Amino acid sequence: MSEPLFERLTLIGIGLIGSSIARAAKVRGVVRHITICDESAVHLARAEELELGDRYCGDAGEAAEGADLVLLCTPVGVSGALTKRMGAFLKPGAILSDVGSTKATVVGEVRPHVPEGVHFIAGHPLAGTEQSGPDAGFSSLFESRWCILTPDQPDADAAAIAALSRFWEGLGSTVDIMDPDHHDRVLAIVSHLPHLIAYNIVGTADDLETVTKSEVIKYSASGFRDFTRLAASDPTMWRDVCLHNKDAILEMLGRFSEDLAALQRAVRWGDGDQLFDLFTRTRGIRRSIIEAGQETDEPDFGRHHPKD
Ligand SMILES: NC(=O)C1=CN([C@@H]2O[C@H](COP(=O)(O)OP(=O)(O)OC[C@H]3O[C@@H](n4cnc5c(N)ncnc54)[C@H](O)[C@@H]3O)[C@@H](O)[C@H]2O)C=CC1
Ligand SMILES: O=C(O)C(=O)Cc1ccc(O)cc1
Repeated sequence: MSEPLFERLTLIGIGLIGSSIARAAKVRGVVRHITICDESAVHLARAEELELGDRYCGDAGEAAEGADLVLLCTPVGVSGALTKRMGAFLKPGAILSDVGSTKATVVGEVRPHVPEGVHFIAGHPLAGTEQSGPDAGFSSLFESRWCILTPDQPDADAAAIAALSRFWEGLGSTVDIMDPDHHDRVLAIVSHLPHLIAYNIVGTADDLETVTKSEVIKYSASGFRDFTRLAASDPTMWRDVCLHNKDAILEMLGRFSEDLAALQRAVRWGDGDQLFDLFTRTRGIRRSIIEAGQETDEPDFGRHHPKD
C-alpha cells in the first residue's frame, strides 16, 4: 500500500484479534502509527517485546487521544465502560469501531458515550481461532475473510463507513454491511451455537470420565477432537458473547433443542426413515457447499470465497 489509510491507530486490547490487526496493519502499511493499550501489564509488556506498536499505555483515555481510528479489541462486556473512559479524549472526526462477536447490545452500551463529531461504526471480522493473547495473533488472519460492519444510525457518515471499509480491505478482508440485530441472529446460528454445543459435549464427556485420561481421547475420532478445539476458546470472551446475544442464542437454542428432541424420538422408536431422511438432507448441504467451491481442508469459518 503506498500511502497509509490512517495516520494514527489505537488498539484497545492486544490479544488474538488486536495483535493480528497490529501485525497485519504494519505488514501491509495500512497505518503510520500504532498505539497499544491493554489493562494487562503482562500483555502490554509482551506486545512491546514483540514490537507490535509504536506507543504503549495502560489507560484507554490516554491511548485514544489524537487517534484517527480507535478499535476496541476487548471482550464485548467492557466496550461500554471503555468508551465512557475514552469519550473526552476522542478527537472530532475520529472513527471508533470494535471487533466484538455480538453487535446489538454492544452498540446500545457504546452509543451513549460517543461524543458528538466522533463516528462510531461497529464491526466484526469473521476470523479467529481458539487461541488468545498477544502471541496468538498472525498477520494473515483477515485475508480472504468477511468483515461485517453494522452502522446503527440511518444517517451514519458515509465517508467514515468507506474509510473503515478500506481499512479492513487493506488487511485483506471483504466488507459487508448489516443491521446489528440481523448480524446477531446470523452469528447465533453459525458461530455462537456451535461453540455452545462444543462446550456442552466436551462437558458431558468430562462428566462421564476425566476426558484427558479416558477412552474418550484414546478412541476419539476427529469429530470429537474438533469439538475440543472449539471448547478450548477463551472463557471470558464466550461468557460475554452469551450474555450479550442472549435473545438470538436462546431463539436458536430453542429451535435446536426441538430438532434434537425429534432426533431423540426417532432413535427411541427406531424410525430409520426419519434418520435416513435427515442424514441425506444434511449430506446434500455439505456436498452443495463443496460444489460451490467453498470448502478447504483448513478451519474455514468466515472465509470469503471468490464465488460468493
Ligand atoms: N477469538 C476470536 O476468534 C474472535 C474474537 N472476536 C472478538 O474480538 C474481541 C477480542 O477477542 P480476542 O482477541 O480473541 O481476545 P483475547 O483474550 O485474546 O484478547 C483480549 C485482550 O483484551 C484485554 N482486555 C480485557 N479487558 C480490558 C479492558 N477493560 N481494558 C483494556 N484491555 C482489556 C485483555 O487483557 C486481552 O489482552 C472479543 O470481543 C471477541 O468477541 C472477533 C472475532 C474472532
Ligand atoms: O475458531 C473458530 O472456529 C472460530 O469460529 C473463531 C471465531 C470466534 C468468534 C468469532 O466472532 C469469529 C471467529
